[in-house]
Amino acid sequence: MTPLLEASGLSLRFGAIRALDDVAIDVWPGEVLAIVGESGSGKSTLLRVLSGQQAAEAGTVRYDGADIRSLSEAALRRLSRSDWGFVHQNPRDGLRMAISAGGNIGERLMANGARHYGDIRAEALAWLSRVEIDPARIDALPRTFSGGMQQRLQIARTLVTRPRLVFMDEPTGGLDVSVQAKLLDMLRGLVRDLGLSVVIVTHDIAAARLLAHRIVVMRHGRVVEEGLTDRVLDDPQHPYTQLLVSSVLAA
Ligand SMILES: Nc1ncnc2c1ncn2[C@@H]1O[C@H](COP(=O)(O)OP(=O)(O)OP(=O)(O)O)[C@@H](O)[C@H]1O
Repeated sequence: MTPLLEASGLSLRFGAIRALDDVAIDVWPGEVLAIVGESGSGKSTLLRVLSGQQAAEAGTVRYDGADIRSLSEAALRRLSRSDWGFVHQNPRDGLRMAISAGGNIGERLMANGARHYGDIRAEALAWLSRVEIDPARIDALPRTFSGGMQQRLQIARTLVTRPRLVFMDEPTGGLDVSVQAKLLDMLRGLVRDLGLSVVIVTHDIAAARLLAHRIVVMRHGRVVEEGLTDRVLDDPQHPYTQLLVSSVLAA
């Protein structure tokens, strides 16, 4: 078996700031990899580079064996709407607020070639149920939804095309704690049922514990520790990881 996503030597500076400094990671089929670290450690930058939204100054990203820089812009766009999904922290960045909930889900299907209106609507209804949104709201606009519902709709829109690899940037950030717990539980079930590979950026250690098989700890643009989730969280080796874990335990 080979990694689905394989990155090495990634470096990127913004002026004097080293947002990424010789970062290497791999993601295996069906694996959930969490990237944790304090604010400004380079997590979101890494996610943008891995998903082809931003170019690194050095290093390579391979998806399914191909260097993503060798892909044309059109091929990368195609990949982004078929094999890949992206769940943003703010659902407004991943939804189209001016079209209905059903339209948000159907649009992704149509972008992948679906044409039959009845089938598209049936699939949208099924996905609304799956993310616990009342299917009767199919024609409602997302702005009439709560934050948690909007996030669940963004997840349905992302997963409806059965991507192989999903990038998630703080998907539970900005939600109430009780809403976060419910969403995490739902995400865990969907990831398992669909056999997704996921790269999730989070500063929430509990979310990483619940979802991830493996954890990468970043600090100042570098990976300071990585390993299986239980090993990293129960027996952290790097002083920075020890601090991260103990500050959560103390909180
Ligand atoms: N477009 C940009 N221009 C200038 N500096 C940037 C830009 N994007 C990121 N940075 C800087 O790069 C560093 C890493 O930022 P990044 O957003 O990747 O961190 P993060 O770990 O995701 O933080 P947070 O958890 O707060 O989102 C930070 O110092 C940030 O200020």
